[in-house]
Amino acid sequence: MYAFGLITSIKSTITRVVDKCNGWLQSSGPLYYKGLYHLFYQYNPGSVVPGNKTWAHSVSADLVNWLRLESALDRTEPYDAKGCWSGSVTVLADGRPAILYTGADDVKNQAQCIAFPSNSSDPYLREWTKPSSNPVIRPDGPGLTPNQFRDPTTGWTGPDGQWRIAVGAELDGYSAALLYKSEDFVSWSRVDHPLYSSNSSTMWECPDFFAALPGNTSGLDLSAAIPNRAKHVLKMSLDSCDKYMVGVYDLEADKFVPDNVVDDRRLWLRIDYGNYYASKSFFDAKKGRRIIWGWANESDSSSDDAAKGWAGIQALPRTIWLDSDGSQLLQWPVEEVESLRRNETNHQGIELKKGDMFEIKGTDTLQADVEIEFEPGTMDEADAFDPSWLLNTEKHCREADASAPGGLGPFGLVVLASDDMEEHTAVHFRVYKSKHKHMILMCSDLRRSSLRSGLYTPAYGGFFEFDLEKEKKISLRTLVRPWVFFLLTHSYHSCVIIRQRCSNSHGSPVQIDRSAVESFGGGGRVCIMARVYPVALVDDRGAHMYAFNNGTTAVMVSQLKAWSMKRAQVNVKKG
Ligand SMILES: OC[C@H]1O[C@@](CO)(OC[C@H]2O[C@H](O[C@]3(CO)O[C@H](CO)[C@@H](O)[C@@H]3O)[C@H](O)[C@@H](O)[C@@H]2O)[C@@H](O)[C@@H]1O
Repeated sequence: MYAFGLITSIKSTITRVVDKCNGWLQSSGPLYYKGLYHLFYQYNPGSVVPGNKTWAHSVSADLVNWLRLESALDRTEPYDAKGCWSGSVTVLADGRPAILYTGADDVKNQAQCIAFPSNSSDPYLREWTKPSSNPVIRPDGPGLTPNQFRDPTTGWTGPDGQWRIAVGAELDGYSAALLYKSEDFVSWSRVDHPLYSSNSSTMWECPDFFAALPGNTSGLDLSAAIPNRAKHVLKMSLDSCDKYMVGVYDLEADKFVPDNVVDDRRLWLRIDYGNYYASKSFFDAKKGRRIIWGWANESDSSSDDAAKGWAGIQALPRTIWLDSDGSQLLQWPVEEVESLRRNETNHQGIELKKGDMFEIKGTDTLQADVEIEFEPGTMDEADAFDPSWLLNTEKHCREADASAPGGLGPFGLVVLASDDMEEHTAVHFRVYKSKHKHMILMCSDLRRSSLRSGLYTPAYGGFFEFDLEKEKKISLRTLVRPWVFFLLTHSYHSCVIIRQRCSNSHGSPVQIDRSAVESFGGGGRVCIMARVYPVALVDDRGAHMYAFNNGTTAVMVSQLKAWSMKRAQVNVKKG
């Protein structure tokens, strides 16, 4: 058995070049319009710290390769003097898109503002106009706090044909998705009750509200008629993560009613159990699916961000749908990502006994997409599940370490491993017996992901309930990904996306970045986005990648496929 090494030495060998400070980003509103995907994102020009937000704008024909355009919204008016903050885009009945965003004034009081394309026949939507009617929604009415009132959702229409949106707010000190109505999308009035509120938390940021049909991977367009058996999902960003509730939209009461009201918000379902925040979803009319897109901030120090000249990346866009019993969301990277796959490696029937490691060779381990199916020989040895673990899954992942044998698991994948395993990231499962089915723990353990000190390196984790007797196999997909959706700023545009061996204008190497490990367990039941900053691999000797089992029970890898990934073109500037 390979003992996963503890960090014994601290090295910091990354070559850093201080260049112009570029930007800090986070998604605002994705959209499909006239054959192009648009991503608008929170962007601080000239600095890598939050502040002075504008709406930067990139477009893509395939969700993989991106072109950066001029910014869509800048801080030009008194009502958005301190920032054009998050919001969303809605395609109106006449086909025109409208941006609703939060304007923060000079004291950071917030109001919702609107903008329309100056020329809506331009598929690039390059220029936007803020009408004089702004701000269109002020924090008026009982219970509101002017600096806790932001992030309007995409609009939807009710049975009366009127538009509705939700706005994240603190209402009487608690969290709420406030409900507003409008005939024309410009004049809004507050409905006397929120879409939903909860006294289990304070301010919800970036609410998202959408409908989905259980067991159907197709998405629903909220502006169209919603079938009766559809469920609704309310997503909110709080506690540094994106959580959600599944329920029904009571049209008569104009309220969201969750299927289960859980008082302890530590137990709320999560979109992602790692570094993932402020996600927004949209209906992709091209392929009839719903796509959710989130942002991952740096776990690196802000001085390193300044040295790199950028901070924050987009996670992969993910197709999102409800499982067949309508109880939880499932997610999978959009199929377009697979167009980057090269050199498939394929193995079947690998038995992993306790302590075995199988090295995956023939793949660019620094830029890879791996899919594995693990099939336990027997489930008899699975340890008993303790529901109290759900309250702190990170703590449980720290205790249930990849090298600590359990009855069934840990088994999984080790990526970005140095020759001596001093540096590596382990993504793994443990199977527990619960009252009914099995409870599967998935961890993405970053504690040994870098030999550098001062990084945030937690052991992320999430549980999912699984009928292992029926399904037999547990799947894992992990993308080791320095290559896509880092939204480059203008001064690095010539480096395309991967800054590996990329030079700045002085010809010096820019920091090598292998900073994302994004994993999908149990067919997308638990997703974990992680930022890693390995240093042992800096001289490009490559990294190792292994499938492993450290549990007492043998597991069969019934299928293992791995691909090297081609570089995407991201934020190449349009000439
Ligand atoms: O960004 C400017 C500046 O404002 C501060 C608060 O005074 O941050 C504003 C909020 O920023 C974050 O909120 C979200 C979601 O991440 O980001 C958008 C703004 O970019 C906003 O619309 C969203 O709610 C943050 O999570 C909140 O806690 C902040 O209040 C300050 O931190 C920044 O320097």
